[in-house]
Amino acid sequence: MKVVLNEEMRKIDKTTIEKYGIPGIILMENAGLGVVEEIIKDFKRDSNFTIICGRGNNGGDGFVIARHLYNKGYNVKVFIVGDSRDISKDALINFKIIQNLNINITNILDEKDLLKLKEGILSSTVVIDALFGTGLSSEVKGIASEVIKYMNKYSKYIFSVDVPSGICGDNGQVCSLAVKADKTITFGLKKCGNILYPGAEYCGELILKDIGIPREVVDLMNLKFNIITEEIVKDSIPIRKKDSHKGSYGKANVIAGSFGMTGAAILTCKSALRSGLGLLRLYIAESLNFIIKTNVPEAITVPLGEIRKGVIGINNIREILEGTKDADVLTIGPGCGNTSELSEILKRIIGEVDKPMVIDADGLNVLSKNVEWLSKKKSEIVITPHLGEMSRLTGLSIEEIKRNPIEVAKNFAQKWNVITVLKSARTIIASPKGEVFINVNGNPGMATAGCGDVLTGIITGFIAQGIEPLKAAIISVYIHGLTGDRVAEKKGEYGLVAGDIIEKLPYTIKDVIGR
Ligand SMILES: NC(=O)C1=CN([C@@H]2O[C@H](COP(=O)(O)OP(=O)(O)OC[C@H]3O[C@@H](n4cnc5c(N)ncnc54)[C@H](O)[C@@H]3O)[C@@H](O)[C@H]2O)[C@@H](O)CC1
Ligand SMILES: [K+]
Repeated sequence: MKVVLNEEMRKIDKTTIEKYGIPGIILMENAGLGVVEEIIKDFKRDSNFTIICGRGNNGGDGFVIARHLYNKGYNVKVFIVGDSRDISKDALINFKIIQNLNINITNILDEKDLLKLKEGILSSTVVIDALFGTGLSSEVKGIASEVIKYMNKYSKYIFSVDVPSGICGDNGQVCSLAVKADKTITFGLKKCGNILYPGAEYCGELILKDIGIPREVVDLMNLKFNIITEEIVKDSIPIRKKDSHKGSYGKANVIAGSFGMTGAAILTCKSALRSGLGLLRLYIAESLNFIIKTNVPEAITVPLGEIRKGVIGINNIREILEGTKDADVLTIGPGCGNTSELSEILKRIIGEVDKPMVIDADGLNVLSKNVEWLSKKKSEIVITPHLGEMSRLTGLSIEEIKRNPIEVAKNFAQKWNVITVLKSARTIIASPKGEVFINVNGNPGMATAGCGDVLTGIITGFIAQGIEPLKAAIISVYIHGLTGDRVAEKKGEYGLVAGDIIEKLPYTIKDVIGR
């Protein structure tokens, strides 16, 4: 499912109006009707409505909503924030209609008008927030910010029109303050700000309404941002043939685990195997071999001589490189330790291995000191940083990344030509070609140690099975999140641990692909 930036939505509206001759006023009518359709599902005829409108087209949608609710016999009050002489073109047509209908309209120009607003809100069952949509252009200040405070403080139930006012449609950031809606009805396509946090939380329940934008217009735009859906995932996992053997499902080589961190290796290996992988080889310090063998008997281990207790060194590089010749993927990083030994190994691997690679955790920590190694890579690489790791890789603060995760992931993917999986509450996958895939499942219960290792294992397993790395990353992130949600459904979010996701993984895959 496509998702858009404000500017893209404006272009879509403009093309619809100018190229296809569908007047903006019709789109506005459809938008308003879409909201009314949702309202009447939830609220009976004795409900009272306060509709708070800005002077742009978002306010115009509000005027349409006011008219239809009034015609249906609901009690409606409209408040306009700012001078009504500045109302924009299409909105003005609808404003004049509600004037002609003698609907109760109040102007909010300054603080002295706020008392009327407070009374209006307190006497209403529902408040409709049609103050700002995709046209919000800066921080909210002055009287508008007071109006938003009043909405949040005194409303019983808020419907936001398109985007909660005060939320930036591009990145979901709060522009100093924003409306906390119970439901948001967005039009045509979901906006990034509806999906990314904190915007997603401010939306409450999000509903997408068709407003009559021709399909051709959307196709023409060549939109690059997507929400991951089950359809994308379902169609990408290959069918297992009856006449097959373990070689048919790929070989994965994994470098993970060190003294004190064998758990990361175990979780990575187990989840790779649970995702349908044929054969897994783990390169591990010899003193840790026994722990792995007893915990993941299905893994083949390659015990390596150690430099220090439980840490392998560059002296093993020949064996590691040799082993990649018949492998389909090489994964490096989980639980390896942020050591100079790993750094040396990673440098050689990036420069010499021509098989797809997954770099995670300590692999990223050592890479962050030498990102330029990526320019020497011989293969497709997937990196899976969480916000802290992305901060180290880019030199940006975590706050900066959170403010614009799509841009940060996209820029990194394009600059270094790597598939970038930026993990957070909304994991973002960016490709070197500028495509972006946003994952919307998963839950806070998954914010625990080990869940990242599980994701790395799943990606490893799917790449080994022959799925191209970008697709493998997309599928894995979705299935990982969905499995976490299924675990949380039964166990709740508090007791969820990474191992639970591994246990449930086969069932999720079975249900998603339907076999
Ligand atoms: N033809 C179209 O473009 C359509 C637009 N639609 C609606 O129109 C919205 C976009 O309309 P607009 O582009 O007119 O923009 P908005 O109505 O979202 O906002 C623009 C208005 O807000 C004011 N404003 C912006 N930032 C401000 C700030 N920080 N503080 C105070 N005032 C501020 C501007 O001066 C202007 O009056 C969409 O979100 C959607 O709800 C729908 O009606 C469908 C069709
Ligand atoms: K709004």
